[in-house]
Amino acid sequence: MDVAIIGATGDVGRAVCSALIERGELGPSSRLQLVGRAGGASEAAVHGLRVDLIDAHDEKAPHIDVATAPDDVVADVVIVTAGRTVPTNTTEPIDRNKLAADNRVLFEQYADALAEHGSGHEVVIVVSNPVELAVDVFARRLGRHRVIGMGAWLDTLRFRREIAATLGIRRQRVSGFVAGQHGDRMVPLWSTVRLRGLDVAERLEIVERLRGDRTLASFASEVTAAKSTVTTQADVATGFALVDRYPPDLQAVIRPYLTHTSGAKTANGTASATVDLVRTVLDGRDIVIAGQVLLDGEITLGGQPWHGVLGVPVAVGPEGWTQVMLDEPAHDESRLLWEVGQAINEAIHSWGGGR
Ligand SMILES: NC(=O)c1ccc[n+]([C@@H]2O[C@H](COP(=O)([O-])OP(=O)(O)OC[C@H]3O[C@@H](n4cnc5c(N)ncnc54)[C@H](O)[C@@H]3O)[C@@H](O)[C@H]2O)c1
Repeated sequence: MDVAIIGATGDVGRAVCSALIERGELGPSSRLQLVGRAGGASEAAVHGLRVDLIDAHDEKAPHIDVATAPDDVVADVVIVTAGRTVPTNTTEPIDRNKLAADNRVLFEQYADALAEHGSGHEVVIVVSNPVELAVDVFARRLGRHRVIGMGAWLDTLRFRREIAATLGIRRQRVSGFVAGQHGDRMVPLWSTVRLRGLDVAERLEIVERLRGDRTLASFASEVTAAKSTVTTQADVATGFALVDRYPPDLQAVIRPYLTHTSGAKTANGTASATVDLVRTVLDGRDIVIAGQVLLDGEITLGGQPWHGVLGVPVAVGPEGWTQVMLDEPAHDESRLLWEVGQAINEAIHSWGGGR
């Protein structure tokens, strides 16, 4: 199997390259294509990165080559990590409009090139933000089922980890999904949480204890308040200590936010979740993950079949995602999913997507 990484020399792109090789997802018979931008700093840096990766991994490394034009991207799995990111040195609200305006052209260039020159079978995993816009652009050109945004999977892994850490158990014992929009407007699906080894009554009792007396109706305002609290502490260490006091769904939003604004960014966690997704695609079996996908009536929200990009649990296999795996969300979950879905559709429309 061959993998291409668009934006390979960026922080996330580099971390994905290393994780793919170190975790053995791409052996010596596979090909890794590093894609940079002609005329940009990455045009030269992709060549250097190629040599550095071979230097580091030697006999373990796949065949590595470089491309600097969208038309030259060729792979079974294409990972999109290129583009501008949210600045790390600000605690101002994220300007997603600016991010969208900057990155839309890039998304369109690569999606158009893949539609014209690709094999017609590539699976595209989107990391770049706004992930919902990128999924919309690629899905409308390549086909909905071949395009998956990894933001909801990253949010899901964070949610599971926060639950596990609060209970003092390993993350592998926790399942359950996060849906909605990547980041602040994620929708933690508490109704899907399962704890291996516990019966229904035990699990319900623990979930109730973890959530406290809250529903998702207050989630958005809790996120805003928590962000403001942790970023106005005297130092980052105090901010991180405060995060530990929040319930797991809030921790899953606030901890990565503080990590990004600390200047460290979240490249390693993002890369690890991305490589999980690549492994799922290469594995050949259908496995349920969460991802941002372009829906065409697969779920009902607000009494209507839903159309538009939304993070949901999906079964993923070698051809991309096959079906949505969300049976009966709780009332507050459907309500928030509907609100978030509306907001995403409006944003994508205003950014020139949706067609
Ligand atoms: N989905 C997530 O969970 C998540 C997490 C972290 C970052 N991100 C997103 O991933 C993207 C990259 O983040 P980063 O921190 O690695 O940024 P970065 O600035 O370190 O890297 C971006 C890379 O994209 C390259 N690039 C720009 N235009 C290009 C083009 N036309 N063709 C090829 N390469 C091009 C740049 O040269 C640079 O190497 C951002 O959009 C960011 O918001 C997403």
